[in-house]
Amino acid sequence: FVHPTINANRKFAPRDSIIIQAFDDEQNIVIAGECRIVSQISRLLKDTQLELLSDTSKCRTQHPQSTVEADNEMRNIDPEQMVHEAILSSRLHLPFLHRTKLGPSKIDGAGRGLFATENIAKGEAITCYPGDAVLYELPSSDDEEDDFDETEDDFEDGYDEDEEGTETICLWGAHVPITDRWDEDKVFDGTESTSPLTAYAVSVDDHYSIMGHPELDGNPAYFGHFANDGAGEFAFEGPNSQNNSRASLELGLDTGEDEEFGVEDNIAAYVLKSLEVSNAMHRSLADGLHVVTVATRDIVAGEEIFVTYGPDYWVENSK
Ligand SMILES: C[S@@+](CC[C@H](N)C(=O)[O-])C[C@H]1O[C@@H](n2cnc3c(N)ncnc32)[C@H](O)[C@@H]1O
Repeated sequence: FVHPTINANRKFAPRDSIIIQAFDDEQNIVIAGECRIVSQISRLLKDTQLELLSDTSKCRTQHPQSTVEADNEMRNIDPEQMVHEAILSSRLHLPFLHRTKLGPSKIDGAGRGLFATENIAKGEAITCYPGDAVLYELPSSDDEEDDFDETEDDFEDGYDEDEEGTETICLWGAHVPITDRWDEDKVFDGTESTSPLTAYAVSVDDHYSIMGHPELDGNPAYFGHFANDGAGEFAFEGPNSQNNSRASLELGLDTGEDEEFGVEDNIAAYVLKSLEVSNAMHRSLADGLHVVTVATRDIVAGEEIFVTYGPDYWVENSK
């Protein structure tokens, strides 16, 4: 079992860095290029990339757009980035990827969950994570300066680029019907009865996150956004709750008097618990053109698929 590393310079390390560090040693085993389906999807992505690079008008038709016209007008991106965004936000035709179904989750209160309909071996692709909408962080004019200024002290002082006003926009995949596209308020804040779309986001790299639309639920090749996190009890307790402290002790983690240290232990307890019950992870493919959900252990038909969202997700989305 791989122990997760918590970045000591930040209260909460970025969501994916924890997952990736936790799986660092296993990652090669998980993918290893052995999965026929993963290789097939990677080839398809590369072919589509070449096709769109040579067909500008097709690329323009498939390129995702913000519902805020001003966001589209102000963007000035090169053809390669345009192709990248077009593929990231597309649902490919993958009729061979039909290994899961949706149903009520085994976790109380978690809503729908994702279930295997056949045995899936460790390292195999389960489904893809759809980029029905793409979150893109607009580069700020002083990005370069920030790169030089960013020191460990900045983190300790609570420096955070988001708090400095970095703007994130939402681009909708061309395949999403206009009537299904949510406005910015609903995407980022949700409504009284609906979670924000950002609750369905996974980050792909430093610039992009993709979001699956919960109402686009008819294609088993793109069910990744329905995988729940198996550590519900810990997730909703808050990082330094009694339950988490107990878990830290059970796991033999050091719970210090110092509150911040204790919180980090409890986050580690959540990550350990979540990894222990998880049987899959989301992974980006082909230089970040797509995200695929891959089995991290052998899965038997009927099992619910669980991934680890990471502590940042639960801190941001706790009720
Ligand atoms: C990416 S969606 C997963 C699909 C979702 N269950 C649905 O019905 O659409 C993430 C949301 O699922 C729910 N969820 C996932 N794991 C959970 C857990 N362990 N306990 C409670 N709710 C969970 C939360 O509402 C979370 O914001």
